[in-house]
Amino acid sequence: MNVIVIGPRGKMGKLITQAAAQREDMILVGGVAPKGRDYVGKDLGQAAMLGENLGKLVYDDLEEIIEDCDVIIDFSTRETSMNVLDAARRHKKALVCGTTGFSEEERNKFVQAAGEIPILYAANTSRMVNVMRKLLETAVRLLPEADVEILEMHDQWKIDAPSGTSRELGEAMAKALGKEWEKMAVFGREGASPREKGTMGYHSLRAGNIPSSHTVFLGGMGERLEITHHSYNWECFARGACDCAAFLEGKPAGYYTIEDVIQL
Ligand SMILES: NC(=O)C1=CN([C@@H]2O[C@H](COP(=O)(O)OP(=O)(O)OC[C@H]3O[C@@H](n4cnc5c(N)ncnc54)[C@H](OP(=O)(O)O)[C@@H]3O)[C@@H](O)[C@H]2O)C=CC1
Ligand SMILES: O=C(O)C1=N[C@H](C(=O)O)C[C@H](O)C1
Repeated sequence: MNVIVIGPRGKMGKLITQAAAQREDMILVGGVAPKGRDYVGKDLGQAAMLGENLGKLVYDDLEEIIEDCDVIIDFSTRETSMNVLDAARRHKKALVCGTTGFSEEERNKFVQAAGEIPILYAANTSRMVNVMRKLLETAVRLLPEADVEILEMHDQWKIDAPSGTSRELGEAMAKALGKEWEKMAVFGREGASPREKGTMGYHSLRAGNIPSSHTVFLGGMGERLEITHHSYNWECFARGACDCAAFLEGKPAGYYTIEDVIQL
């Protein structure tokens, strides 16, 4: 597959470029950076700090290379991802988006575009996190009375909170309970007491260079169950992003999720 990476200097973009370069089923056709960056026009391998040339360049306009690709992998920012989505739609290209922090309206644009192109959206592309989701669905079904609280920890530079993963985990648990996530979610509990039964509390911690940690607490009387995932770096997400892109090869237009790729 011919692949374009958006934001190849980003934490995820670098690792996705590296992971795609190592795969035999992928050919990188270029990267796309914001205008004005000193690495625009440079070799993609140097831009992504791989320490080697890949023989492909970084552009500051997706339009320049989009026709050469089969799939775009985009882990960037909300605004950029909306523009990438528009371009993918206009050029009928497959898209993997892992950016988080979208509004409801923005999320809907991905669903609408899936009528025209293959789109895979995943707030978390780690296999283990997807196993965690399955465990949580089972746990809340077996413990419907437990108080659910979610703590997510990330690095100091993360711009959105709560994490996209914590939202997806919460939505999966709400669905398993037969409830609406929007009616359960409470963001922070400062000043609110006592705890309202049936709510799902969200807590975000930002510090240092923590790559990603999610703990779901199921609180009972005299006991609690904690299910946690820690990543030590972002490589698991980059590998998963490439698996998602490979999955889209030859797929018809439609909205796909990580559950289609990692069938559990
Ligand atoms: N789905 C998953 O499994 C995961 C999702 N994420 C999500 O991915 C997103 C990115 O995370 P992360 O890599 O840590 O963030 P970074 O800030 O490190 O990277 C964002 C990248 O986007 C680039 N960028 C910004 N504007 C544009 C533009 N107009 N055109 C092209 N590129 C642009 C930036 O370029 P420059 O470097 O030049 O500023 C930067 O390289 C976040 O939303 C995060 O939550 C993260 C990890 C895993
Ligand atoms: O920004 C990150 O780092 C991550 N973002 C994703 C999220 O918001 O859930 C996935 C993972 O937690 C890493």
